[in-house]
Amino acid sequence: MVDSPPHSPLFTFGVIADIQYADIDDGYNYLRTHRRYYRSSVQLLEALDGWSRAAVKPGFILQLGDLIDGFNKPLAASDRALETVLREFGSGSAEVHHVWGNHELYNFSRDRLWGSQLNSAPRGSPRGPGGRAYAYHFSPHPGFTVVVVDAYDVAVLGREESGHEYREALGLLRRHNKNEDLNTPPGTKALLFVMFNGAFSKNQLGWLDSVLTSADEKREKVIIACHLPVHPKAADPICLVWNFDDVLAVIRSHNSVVCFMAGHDHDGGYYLDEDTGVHHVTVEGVIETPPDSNAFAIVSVYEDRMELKGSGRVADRVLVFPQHDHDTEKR
Ligand SMILES: Nc1ncnc2c1ncn2[C@@H]1O[C@H](COP(=O)(O)OP(=O)(O)O)[C@@H](O)[C@H]1O
Repeated sequence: MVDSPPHSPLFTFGVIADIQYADIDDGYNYLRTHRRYYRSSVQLLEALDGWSRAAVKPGFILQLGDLIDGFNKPLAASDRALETVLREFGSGSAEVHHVWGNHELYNFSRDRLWGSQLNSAPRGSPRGPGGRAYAYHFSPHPGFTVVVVDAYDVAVLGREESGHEYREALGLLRRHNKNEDLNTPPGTKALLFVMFNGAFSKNQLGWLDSVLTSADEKREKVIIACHLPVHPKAADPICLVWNFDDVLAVIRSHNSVVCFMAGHDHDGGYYLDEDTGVHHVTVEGVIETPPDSNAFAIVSVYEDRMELKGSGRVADRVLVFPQHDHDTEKR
């Protein structure tokens, strides 16, 4: 009897979030509920080993933001820390797509980020939507598009205090958050309106809408990568994009999106939006992962699903793609 060949994925990719490396002793999060392993977080890039041992090597890695910790900034260690982590990434062969998180903006100006290795948009491409958002898309395989989006397009973080972008973001934040310390969440509603979050501008929403329209027309499947989650059931609400509902409305008006991947909430999270069939995956943060554990995943993509194989704190999941009318017509 001839064995049938194992069913191979179309392609695979690696995912990792919130490494937040700093060469400092362990500490805690703001509420002192979770230990943070700043120094050993870089060792957890043994993810690279896991990825290289995979039967089908990942075509790319999605680094979901907060690569180095904000504590590097006052220590004047930002460049050194970034080099340390990027050196680790450099030892792997897959290209890395970097998402920008709040800690990128604690360490570097946006201008610096645009000119750094953390800008993984295709070389020479102009700045993203509105000439200001770090957002781009690429096709890892025919029929699939990955969209990297910028949750800090409208934000106080990363904007010059003298500029109109800063004033626009501060005005929005103050309308929803009356606290003097804008990192302190407002009352029970609008918890997400804190300085360490941000929003999508109208320009970026319009751009996302047009990318998804084109993907719909080509019947492609789209994976969106963002630092901040957008579904209130996929993460602690304090972690969401300020205008998460606008982003969800754009996603819901298209058939092409199959998965939204985010970081920021170090406890991770998952929710299947029943209305659309879109999987919202929030990946557990490396920074709050003890050195004897791990937090990364390899995702194998098939025609009808993605199989996420987690390591350490990241759970395995089978993410079946939503079925739309045109899918059944095709068959
Ligand atoms: N509940 C809170 N009240 C006030 N400040 C907070 C609160 N949570 C976080 N912060 C502050 O906001 C900033 C970002 O919080 P942090 O937990 O460090 O974010 P991250 O999870 O991205 O590392 C830090 O300066 C932190 O001290």
